[in-house]
Amino acid sequence: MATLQPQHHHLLLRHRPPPPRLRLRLPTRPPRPHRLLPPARAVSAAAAASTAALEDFRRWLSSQGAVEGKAFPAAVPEGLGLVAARDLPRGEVVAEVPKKLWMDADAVAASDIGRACGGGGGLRPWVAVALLLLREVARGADSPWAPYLAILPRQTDSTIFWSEEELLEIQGTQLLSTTVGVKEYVQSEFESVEAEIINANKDLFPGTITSDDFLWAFGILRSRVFPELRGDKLALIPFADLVNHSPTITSEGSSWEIKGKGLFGREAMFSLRTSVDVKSGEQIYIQYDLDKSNAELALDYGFIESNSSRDSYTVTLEISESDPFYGDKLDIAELNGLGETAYFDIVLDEPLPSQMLTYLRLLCIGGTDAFILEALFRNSVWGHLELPLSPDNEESICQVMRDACKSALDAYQTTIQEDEEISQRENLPPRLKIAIGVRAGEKKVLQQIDDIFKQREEELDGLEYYQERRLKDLGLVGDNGEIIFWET
Ligand SMILES: C[S@@+](CC[C@H](N)C(=O)[O-])C[C@H]1O[C@@H](n2cnc3c(N)ncnc32)[C@H](O)[C@@H]1O
Repeated sequence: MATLQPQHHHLLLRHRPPPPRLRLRLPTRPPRPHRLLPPARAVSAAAAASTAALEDFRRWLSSQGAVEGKAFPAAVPEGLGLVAARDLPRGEVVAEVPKKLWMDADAVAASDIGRACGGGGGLRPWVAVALLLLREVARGADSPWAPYLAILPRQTDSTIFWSEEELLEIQGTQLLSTTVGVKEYVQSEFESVEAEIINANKDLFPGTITSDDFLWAFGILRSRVFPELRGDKLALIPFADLVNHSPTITSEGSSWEIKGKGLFGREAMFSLRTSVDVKSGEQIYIQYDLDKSNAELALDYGFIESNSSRDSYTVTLEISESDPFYGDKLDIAELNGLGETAYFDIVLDEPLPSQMLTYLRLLCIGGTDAFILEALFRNSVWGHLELPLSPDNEESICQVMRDACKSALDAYQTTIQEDEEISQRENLPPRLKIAIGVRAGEKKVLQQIDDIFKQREEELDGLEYYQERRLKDLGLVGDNGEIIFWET
């Protein structure tokens, strides 16, 4: 009937992909052998791109017409970032990057990869750009993007790069199942691409490309592509992609635009603006995405925020195929824009999503309430279910949700209180901080859901149900529940 599933692959994969500061590798973790990738930095300030590589990159930017006068790339606590070269007012353009520097579908089409696979159009856009990235890395100094590739991080703190030991810290979380799901998806894409493209074009990929290399490319795209540049528009924009995220920037508007395409033949230009005033020498930040939960931030970028509105839990509800009223329930759900399975993202300190109780009531209909599923009510049933149907039905939804919360909470290895104690310790590795933040956040939301339904259980006797509302509508019961006789 109703299940709280600790996973949400569906949501994740449907979602856009895009990483941290002082991303220090955990001291316990020996670096994996990596055959293809260059000795670029492993996302940590300590391993930030060498001064020489950064200088090279800056020279490359100027020689290629990227406007670098107002902001320059520099080592910052988040790895690399953009620093203001002078005082910049809000709205000022801080970086302009001509299209010829982008790694996008057009660059794929114009490359060896494009030639080898019919323009690259048959590939998923992210797979095509990932292959271009790997091919250009394989070309070493011959690649036109070599100075850019040399400053890319080897890893971020995204959970896709965590060791098994590190992943143990998020046991029981939705983030773990999502991470595993994403890695499986990337692995399966790798296997097809390896068979169909890499092995068939050994001249383009003379060295070995491993699934770790492919995962690296996926992680780079996921952490660096501007969220709106999805699908066919997916593009790595060197220089602009050095901008880091700040939780203090809360403006919704986009901090970038694409200018100039087709205007008097002028080449398209990616233009990044600062959304706040920045003083000379300070770092320029943007808001990556106000809608992402901490689990999504951890998966995409490898950092989280302390803000409670980022703590969320996705409840998955399902109409069971073994339900005797399966067909009717499914029909009603579909008529109202939902399906056999429905996902509800619950955010800490926020009310339950509006349709969740309605859907839950539908799932829990049985016994004498089943009359409401009859065809006669098909157009009005959803409206009826927006309010309590019967004491039995309302009690069932509370039980279902409380049982599900209990079993989800039992799957975590620590309690919220234990997490809070651990998080007070000094010098916690960044990945452990992420793990604690996400698992504590999920548990708080589950606790909140349980509290909501516990309170509801206590109020069952005082609620007004369908039959009572119906009698009132017919004028047979007064507002205080008294029976109205014809003779009075
Ligand atoms: C678009 S890139 C920005 C450039 C990146 N700092 C670098 O060194 O290449 C996104 C990555 O930067 C890091 N990052 C950005 N904002 C951060 C923040 N507020 N805290 C920690 N890391 C951040 C994360 O590693 C993230 O995956």
